Amino acid sequence: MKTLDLRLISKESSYQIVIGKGLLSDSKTISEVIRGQQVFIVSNETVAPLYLDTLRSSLNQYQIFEYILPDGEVHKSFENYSRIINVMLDSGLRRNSTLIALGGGVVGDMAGFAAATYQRGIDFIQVPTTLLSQVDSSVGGKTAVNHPKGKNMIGAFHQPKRVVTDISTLHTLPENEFKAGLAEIVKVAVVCDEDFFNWLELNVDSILSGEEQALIYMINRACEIKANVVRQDEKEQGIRAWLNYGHTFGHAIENSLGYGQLLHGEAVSIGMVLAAEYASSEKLITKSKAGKIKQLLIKFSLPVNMKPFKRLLTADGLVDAMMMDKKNVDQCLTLILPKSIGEVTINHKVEPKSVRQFLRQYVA
Ligand SMILES: NC(=O)c1ccc[n+]([C@@H]2O[C@H](COP(=O)([O-])OP(=O)(O)OC[C@H]3O[C@@H](n4cnc5c(N)ncnc54)[C@H](O)[C@@H]3O)[C@@H](O)[C@H]2O)c1
Ligand SMILES: O=C(O)C(=O)C[C@@H](O)[C@H](O)[C@H](O)COP(=O)(O)O
Ligand SMILES: [Zn+2]
Repeated sequence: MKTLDLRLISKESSYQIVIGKGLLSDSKTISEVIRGQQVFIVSNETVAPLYLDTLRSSLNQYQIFEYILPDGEVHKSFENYSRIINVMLDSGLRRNSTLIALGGGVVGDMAGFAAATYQRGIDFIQVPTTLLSQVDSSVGGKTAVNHPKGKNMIGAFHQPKRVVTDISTLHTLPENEFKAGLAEIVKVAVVCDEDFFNWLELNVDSILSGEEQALIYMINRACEIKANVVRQDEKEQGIRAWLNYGHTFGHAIENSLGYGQLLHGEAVSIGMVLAAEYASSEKLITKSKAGKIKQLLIKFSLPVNMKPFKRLLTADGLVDAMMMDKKNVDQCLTLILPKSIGEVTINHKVEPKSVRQFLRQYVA
């Protein structure tokens, strides 16, 4: 078992990320941070049949309430958020109740937002069950639901009381979902840690074959890197935007295709390649380094271009969607652009017309 401390400015908001095998049945790790008697578990129709009984058995000293969401990005909506709140009210949850999010990033983001807003905020614990949620979405306190006009448009920063990552849950995760999680791992390596990038390149086979030691090292290192960025900039006033590398293009692709048509990690993979190619066209990064990023994503069998969706996307449509991005300032686009492997820059002054022109080499 490994434990990381995410130390934020406010000691009260700081928390531990606990990573290990069989933690769903480790009553102590979870209950240590539960204050009251009532626990509200939010999961979805795929994850609940696999893991809810185990989690429930570990918490038999509490009064348990549950809500099971339909599965899929398309359900990460204000309507479902509202349904969660209704059930919380009907269950009579108090301010000292604890919400537990059991599932991937969709459950974590949506349940986290319910916890952030129910009676102005109650405690919550992240129990992530996808690789993506274990290395990214469960850490850092970004919670949100999507709006038809843009990803994560309605949300709040609300840190969990603990992240409990049981890597045994990865055994049931479909392969394409596992690979989508690898995209966010490549992201943190490109953003902050060239050595980790090199390690990923050298360990592609052990990672893809699910070798336990490789997985534990990889999940732990990705969380460490993310925690280190969040510690310095909890609410994305500055360097936290690095973690958005690939997301300006990626979120626009997800939104333009319709939520759930492409997995988040897959869209981010394409987005990272586009941002690297844009950076290379602006002479910020060498072609060969931008190529290395793309090659690693290809080794993880992630999509790296928009060819399969060529007829569904246009440069105008994508730029319109990018103009909705939360990082933008005034009438310009903000892009996170790699300068090297392990170093990115935040450019707040990207002209939409230059991105439109850049995109026209790929889509109409
Ligand atoms: N808050 C953040 O910082 C942050 C970071 C990255 C991504 N996100 C958000 O996270 C979401 C993507 O998360 P995701 O990739 O985990 O997708 P997801 O939550 O949709 O889960 C992927 C699929 O795997 C299934 N599943 C989950 N755990 C499983 C298991 N152990 N075994 C079998 N099936 C399992 C789910 O039911 C779903 O079908 C997006 O909405 C994205 O915007 C948020
Ligand atoms: O934690 C962060 O900060 C991130 O940007 C992580 C991203 O991987 C994640 O997809 C996040 O939800 C995107 O945030 P948004 O602010 O662009 O909606
Ligand atoms: Zn992401």
